[in-house]
Amino acid sequence: MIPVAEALDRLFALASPVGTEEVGLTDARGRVLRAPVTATRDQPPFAASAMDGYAIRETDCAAGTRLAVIGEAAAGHGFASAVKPGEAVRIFTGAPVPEGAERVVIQEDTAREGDTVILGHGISDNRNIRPAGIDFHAGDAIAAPRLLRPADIALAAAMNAARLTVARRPEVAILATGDELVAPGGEPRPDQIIASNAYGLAGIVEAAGGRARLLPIAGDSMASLAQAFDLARGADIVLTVGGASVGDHDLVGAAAAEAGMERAFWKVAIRPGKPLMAGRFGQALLLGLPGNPVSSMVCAHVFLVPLIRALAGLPPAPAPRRRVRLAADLPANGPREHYLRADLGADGVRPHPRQDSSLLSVLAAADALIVQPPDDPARPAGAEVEVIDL
Ligand SMILES: Nc1nc2c(c(=O)[nH]1)N[C@H]1C(S)=C(S)[C@@H](COP(=O)(O)OP(=O)(O)OC[C@H]3O[C@@H](n4cnc5c(N)ncnc54)[C@H](O)[C@@H]3O)O[C@H]1N2
Ligand code: MOO
Repeated sequence: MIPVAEALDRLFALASPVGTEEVGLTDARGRVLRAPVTATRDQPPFAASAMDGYAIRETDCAAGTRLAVIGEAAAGHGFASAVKPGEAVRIFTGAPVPEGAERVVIQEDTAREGDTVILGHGISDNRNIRPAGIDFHAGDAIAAPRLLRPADIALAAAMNAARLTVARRPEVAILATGDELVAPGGEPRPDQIIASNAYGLAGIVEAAGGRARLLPIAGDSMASLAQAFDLARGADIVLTVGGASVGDHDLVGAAAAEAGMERAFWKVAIRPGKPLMAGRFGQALLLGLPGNPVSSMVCAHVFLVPLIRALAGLPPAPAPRRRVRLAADLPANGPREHYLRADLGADGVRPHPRQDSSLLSVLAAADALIVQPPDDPARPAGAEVEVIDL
């Protein structure tokens, strides 16, 4: 058994970034930007009014001053000439501030009489003008690589980029194995169960920015597994589920080796998920998850998501953790790093009383995984622990 951090490092060592493609802005969310986006103009491109009011010269700014309103500036419709002493231009938020004007007095601080505006008392010190380039200047860039969030996409759009160079979505071929498995909606024999893992894993893959490809369920035989590995060709990651342990019918390691996998590791000090394996598999990577449903999903959060992100070109990094107070006592841990299914509440994080790795109902109800280091002593309610949000 190797520690979780070492297993992750060995995985990252196998990962090299996939190629890129261009996408439109509406397809860019959650993708990894791979080429910088550079602004082609300042934003705003002109000094812009921040308020609705009157654009005036600074020397005219005194209570009771009467100014001639000589025209109007609206967003998208600038005022063509200058504001001179004794003059004002009616102006609206987002409009270019006319030449000569040094301040916008908000309309609430004025009175209007025909073509004259009268400045009131208590005009604020705020000039209400956004200088050109206050947001960004031509030549400013969004650096790559970067996981694109909605605000990044809006920023790229503001920079006048219509298409972005992003990582191709890493393809993950998901291979569930086991003679006991029948696809959902099928007709299982009394000694069979419904295959669930691949569907949860596909959701994790897609949410992480990958593309999931579900392969047909493979039986517990070398021939069936060989055939399945054949079908996995072309994927960036071959993700097997089940058959990873030491039983007579756990053949994934042997079948993968026969199909050309060079093993990087097998067995990690993690609970759940101990029989995890990984290796190079031709042009692809193979990640072999244990079959217990919770083990497979926990290992996907801990290993697969960071791997997909690294393949997309982000700097290798483990799943983000944060510190939260315990709302209940946490028993001492054994020799494996424990990822406990837990509920988050106003009083902190509470480990679920049942932690068996077969309990999908518990995982589905959980908000977070508490990460308890190997051989950690018991922790009382109120102590801080690290969690991964689900
Ligand atoms: N003698 C030992 N036995 C086991 C050990 C060990 O160290 N020594 N480790 C245990 C641990 S820990 C785990 S985790 C499991 C994992 O074993 P496998 O990866 O070989 O998984 P399977 O035996 O194929 O399946 C385990 C369990 O999960 C069900 N399963 C499998 N695939 C799916 C699926 N796609 N959807 C839903 N459920 C699935 C399967 O029916 C089994 O019940 O090994 C322990 N044993
Ligand atoms: O590590 Mo296994 O995943 O305990 O159930």
